[in-house]
Amino acid sequence: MPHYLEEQDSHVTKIAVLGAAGGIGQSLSLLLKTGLAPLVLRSPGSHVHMAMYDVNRDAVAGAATDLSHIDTPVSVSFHAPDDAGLERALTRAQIVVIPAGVPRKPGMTRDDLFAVNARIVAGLGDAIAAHCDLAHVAVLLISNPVNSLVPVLVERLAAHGAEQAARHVFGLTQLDAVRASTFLRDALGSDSHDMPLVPVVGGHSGDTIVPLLSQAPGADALSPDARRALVHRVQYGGDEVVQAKNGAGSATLSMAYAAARVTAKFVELQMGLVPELHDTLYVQLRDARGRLLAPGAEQVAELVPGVEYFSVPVTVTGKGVSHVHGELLARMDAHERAQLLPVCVKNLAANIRAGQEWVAAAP
Ligand SMILES: NC(=O)C1=CN([C@@H]2O[C@H](COP(=O)(O)OP(=O)(O)OC[C@H]3O[C@@H](n4cnc5c(N)ncnc54)[C@H](O)[C@@H]3O)[C@@H](O)[C@H]2O)C=CC1
Ligand SMILES: O=C([O-])CC(=O)C(=O)O
Repeated sequence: MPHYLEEQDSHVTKIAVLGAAGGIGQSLSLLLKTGLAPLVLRSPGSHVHMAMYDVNRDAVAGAATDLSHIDTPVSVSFHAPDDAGLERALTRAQIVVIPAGVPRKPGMTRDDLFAVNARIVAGLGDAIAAHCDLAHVAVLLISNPVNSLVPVLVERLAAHGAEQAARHVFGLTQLDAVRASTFLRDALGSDSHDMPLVPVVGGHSGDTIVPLLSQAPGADALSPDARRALVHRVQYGGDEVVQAKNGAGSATLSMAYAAARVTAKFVELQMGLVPELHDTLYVQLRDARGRLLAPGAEQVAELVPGVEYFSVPVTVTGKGVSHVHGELLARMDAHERAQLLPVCVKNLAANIRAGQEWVAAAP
């Protein structure tokens, strides 16, 4: 396998996976190597390339070489810090997925990861600013705590003069919706798999996660106690995996599944197979100067006062977020509006502030 593949061709869609040798990174890379093949086959002349970068050279070389033996039309290269690897991974990448950073152990919260992972993500942000086209790239952040690290990344890129960074940086919260859908099916004793994902908004930790069961088909059959238990299980689903792994990390396979679903939508968009994509993503609604991200952001910002970033349904085009959709929030029931949302807003605001203060104080 070539150590580095030159992708000069404008038909190449290039994805950089940063932290590609980790638990999420390896599984995600496998899902992309296999799952993106149908998109390439649908578009004669197109090509998808996946650049795998990690600070652990042997692990990333091994994983990429291993994947390169799979006979799908998605090419793979590996990169490590020696030999300008980060620059090579990022140059001409249109989609950057970041699962780099440390995971939790039992007894830790996601916030306990902040100090270490903020440094990692800020460093990667500097490299993205240096090597990517910030007017067109999509950056999908997985590393925890997502609530604080998306502000770190957006504001670090903005400090590099990338005024439009907020329209191109997305925190991945899909695992919460995947869990909510699985756990709702469990609670209903249903074996139907054609239900849409349960909508989940807010942030990605504990009670900043707001499952909107009021808008989940079937959930009205649950008793109030069963609904409360379901909401709690979604909010603390990550802990189930951390405890089961007992020191060996947190969710990797389910997260890779969720991230692969989202990344595939961005690939479809980049390949021109769709004019826009729709998903629920953690984005900046309004910046410190009061500027709104996109049409629709004002309606959401008014419902969550004091919170600059929120996970909410958005429309994304090649130029980044083009619309923010507040319809789900406007339809919340009384419990969601009066109980779940205020707690989310209070804690999310503190998480966001932590990220912003870190960037302001960082060298
Ligand atoms: N958004 C979400 O829903 C979820 C987020 N996560 C988070 O994802 C992150 C990664 O989790 P795992 O893959 O389980 O961890 P892991 O420890 O298995 O993998 C992390 C990888 O990042 C690499 N890395 C560290 N610093 C780096 C740098 N500066 N540049 C490039 N690579 C670097 C490490 O060498 C390692 O290979 C954690 O912070 C975890 O909390 C985990 C599950 C769900
Ligand atoms: O719980 C963790 O630390 C990892 C995570 O974000 C999740 O599984 O939702």
